Amino acid sequence: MDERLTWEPPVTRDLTISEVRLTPILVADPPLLNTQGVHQPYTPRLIVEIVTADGVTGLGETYGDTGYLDLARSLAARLPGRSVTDVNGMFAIDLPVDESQVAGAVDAGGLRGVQSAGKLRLSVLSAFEVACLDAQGRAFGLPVHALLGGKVRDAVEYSAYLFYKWARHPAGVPAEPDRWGAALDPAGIVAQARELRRRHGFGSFKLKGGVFPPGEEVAAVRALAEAFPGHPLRLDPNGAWSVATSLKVAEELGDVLEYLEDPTLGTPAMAEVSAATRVPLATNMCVTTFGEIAEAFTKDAVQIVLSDHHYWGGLRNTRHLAAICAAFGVGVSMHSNTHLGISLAAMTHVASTVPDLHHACDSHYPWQSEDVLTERLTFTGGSVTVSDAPGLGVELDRDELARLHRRWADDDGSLRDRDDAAAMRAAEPGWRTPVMPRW
Ligand SMILES: O=C([O-])C(=O)C[C@H](O)[C@@H](O)C(=O)[O-]
Ligand SMILES: [Mg+2]
Repeated sequence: MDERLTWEPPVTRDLTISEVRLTPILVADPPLLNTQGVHQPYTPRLIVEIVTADGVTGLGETYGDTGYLDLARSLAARLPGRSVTDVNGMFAIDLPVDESQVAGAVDAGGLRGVQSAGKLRLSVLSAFEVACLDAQGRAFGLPVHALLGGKVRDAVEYSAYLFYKWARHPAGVPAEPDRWGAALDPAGIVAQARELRRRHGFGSFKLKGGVFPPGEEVAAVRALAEAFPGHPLRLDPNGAWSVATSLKVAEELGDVLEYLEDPTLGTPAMAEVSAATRVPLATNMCVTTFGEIAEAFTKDAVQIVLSDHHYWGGLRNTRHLAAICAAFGVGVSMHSNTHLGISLAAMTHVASTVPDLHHACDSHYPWQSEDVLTERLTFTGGSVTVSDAPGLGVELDRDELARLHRRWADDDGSLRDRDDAAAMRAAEPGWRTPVMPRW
């Protein structure tokens, strides 16, 4: 048959951005403990929708604290008229950061390394990048992983993220009911691990430490090793220990740890620990920007970088990071903070494209009882199946989005910026952000 007779012109789409919708929300969070304090009963997130001229909507999600929201608003105002395919151009937009949002500060929770204007900017841009990729994928009928070069695995493995926690938020603090119960000792942590494994099938376990004196946390990891022999275990005190304490813990747990995560603060101290132990060190605190890589890698301060696509600047930058790590023989995996399904979908797409991903990724998702999706993502055998549907493969539940936004709008401002130390003061009025190293 004559090809000219059967050829049809490709469908052309108008991918010009016609509208950007930003919806700050507050999502329920259980009373999870960390070295800074405790999670607030509700935590801020920002949902980004980018709409094209022919009606395709792409979704993104990032931190929702005021500094992020203000910057997102000024970026959103500059986007109409540009194309969702012009992601590089979007990253080149001059987006001045109000220095007072970052001056001398660590991030909102004090858990994600140094804060800088550049990192704040990338944390905002990342949600817009994901939304642009989602819109492109929907428009072209391609999954986001295909836009990133294609998946190299069909499912992405996640680890169980264990937390010391109270049974409920402090008396008098409005909160959603908690269905997990307390976990304040080794038996409680093992019970929590069993429950997370029963519900989601996780095969590796990470304990958020820095809450109790190190001996108690060592005992909890030992109890996990007995309960789950041969399963990968990690401990992450968010930099709460001195070099000496880090080395003591490394020695005590060296036979059972897959890695120790940010035992101490800063690249020089991490390098000291690294030089004196065979336990691999992972970080989402001392290497959180491209500028921090050279010192850490040349000093062999870390053996695994836990990328967080939000603050590394999106899915493409996560792939750049993975390539740099591969070149230096450094492992890569993923960090997680309180997040919803849009971000879990984004993490899963990018993780599916990274060849050298040798550790299960972190995810807080099982702790989030609320989501803005019509259908929650699920873990099977601890893994999330990589979607081949167009875009991210998730749909927005507008009623739920509106409900969580109303909660944000009704808040008097006290919950709009995450502050784990302030949340702790509801239980312990004298609580101050601990001076590091704590032990
Ligand atoms: O270092 C980490 O893995 C984190 O910072 C993850 C979270 O921020 C976690 O520690 C938390 O939310 O309490
Ligand atoms: Mg960490």
